[in-house]
Amino acid sequence: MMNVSVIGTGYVGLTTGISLAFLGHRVTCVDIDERKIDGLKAGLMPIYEPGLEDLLNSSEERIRFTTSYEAAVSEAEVLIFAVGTPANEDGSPNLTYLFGAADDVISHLIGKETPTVLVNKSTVPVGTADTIADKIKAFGLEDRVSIASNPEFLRQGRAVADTLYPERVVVGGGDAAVQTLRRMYEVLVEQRFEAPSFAPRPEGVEAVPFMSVDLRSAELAKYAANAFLAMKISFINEIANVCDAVGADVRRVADIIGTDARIGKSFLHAGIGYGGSCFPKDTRALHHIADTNGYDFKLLAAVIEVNGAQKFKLIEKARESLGSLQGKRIAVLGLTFKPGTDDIREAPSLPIIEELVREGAEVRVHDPIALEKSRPQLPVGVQACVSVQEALLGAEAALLVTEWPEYAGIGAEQLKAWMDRPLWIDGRNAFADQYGQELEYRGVGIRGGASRQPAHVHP
Ligand SMILES: NC(=O)C1=CN([C@@H]2O[C@H](COP(=O)(O)OP(=O)(O)OC[C@H]3O[C@@H](n4cnc5c(N)ncnc54)[C@H](O)[C@@H]3O)[C@@H](O)[C@H]2O)C=CC1
Ligand SMILES: O=C(O)[C@H]1O[C@H](OP(=O)(O)OP(=O)(O)OC[C@H]2O[C@@H](n3ccc(=O)[nH]c3=O)[C@H](O)[C@@H]2O)[C@H](O)[C@@H](O)[C@@H]1O
Repeated sequence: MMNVSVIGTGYVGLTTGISLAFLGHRVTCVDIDERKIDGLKAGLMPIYEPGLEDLLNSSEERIRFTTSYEAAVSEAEVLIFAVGTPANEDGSPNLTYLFGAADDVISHLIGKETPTVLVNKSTVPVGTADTIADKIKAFGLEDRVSIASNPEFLRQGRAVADTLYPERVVVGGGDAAVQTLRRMYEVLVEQRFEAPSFAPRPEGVEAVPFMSVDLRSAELAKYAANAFLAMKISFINEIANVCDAVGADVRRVADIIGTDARIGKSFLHAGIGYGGSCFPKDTRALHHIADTNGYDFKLLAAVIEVNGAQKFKLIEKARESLGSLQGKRIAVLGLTFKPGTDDIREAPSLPIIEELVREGAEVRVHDPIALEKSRPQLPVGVQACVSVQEALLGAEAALLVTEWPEYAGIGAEQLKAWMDRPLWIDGRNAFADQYGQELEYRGVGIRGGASRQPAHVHP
């Protein structure tokens, strides 16, 4: 058991803190947002993350929430930064929160006798840990305080499982810091804990690779991972656009190329592109980092450009079917950047809605989780509907932006009864099996109606 503090209780910090408490550590979670901390003290989760509340309930006696740095710093052997690093106008990451937190922590470390490892989990430009090391040195604390980088690879909506069963734990830093973190992660790395019923251990997971590298490689690896995944998505979206042009089916193409283990099946789901708080910001950040270091990362620029345009394919398809959108009632289904989360940061829904409004459409939107949260960001005149029926009633097209499973359950007959024209434009190619034959269905890279034919594998 170790004393660990986590600075920042967002998606990453809260999941990390609760998971470390679940694994047996005594954890202090700090945030400057008093409302968040008051809520957490009262048992209210500030984010929607399946299983996280259950995990907290299994670890409650080992975790506390506070706004006090004093409490967080004094006893902690490991102090993890997990504050936001949003993009600046020019694409560079804004490090104000991180450096603000580091300065506060370091000021509280003066006079502390026992060693402390500061760990950065936020996604940051290469060299950020070195800057924090310089701050530590400036206060003469380098004998007792060290810095490590521990990039995070969890996905929102699957944060608990990704944290308990990660594909690797990456630590950058000197030997002593790496050893301390190996100890902190021991139970996780060796998978020596009883898997909770709400997050069962995936088959075959017996141990987690613990990879230690130098600070800079750890920092860059995080951006490289996200940029590669974003590249796969933009690549398959380009193939989808070619499929539309030549009359092929991108799902079948993805099935076929995905069986090549060198390519892999995942992240080949074509549609309207990636959103969220990370891929858009991290691809721009890596491009900016390369640029400011004198390297023109052309491939990444193309990945970003393709993704920027892809969301508007949905509107092109609506125009192809309906002609002018002026005065047409259109339902937009799903506002979050993907299902299973309440996060609308950089979600394709918002630019799509803005464009529909600009073209004069009468827009009604629905989301099962994020409707209230989205209201302030919706353009004037857009109707936010609490029921999916209200959104679809009298609509001439439904634009599927987020593939919430509940939309599959509506049923073709119901859709035909509710909508003026049962035109289903599927931005995620998610409901071809349910609606491909029954409705006027259009996917991305699925020319015309969707075929029911998966690739047939002959024995
Ligand atoms: N959201 C995700 O799925 C993933 C995020 N990351 C990275 O992790 C970092 C955190 O991301 P999220 O958890 O999504 O951010 P978030 O925006 O959900 O949470 C950040 C939290 O930090 C708090 N905070 C800001 N300044 C603070 C300070 N000085 N002291 C204490 N608390 C402070 C904020 O009040 C907020 O609660 C980012 O760098 C992100 O790129 C990495 C992997 C996955
Ligand atoms: O750095 C981060 O914050 C995280 O970013 C992503 O996680 P996340 O943004 O939660 O969501 P993903 O499931 O990766 O999806 C991102 C976007 O890509 C889209 N996507 C994903 C896969 C695909 O095949 N096609 C596709 O369009 C999704 O709809 C979504 O909009 C990464 O998957 C995580 O490993 C990483 O830690």
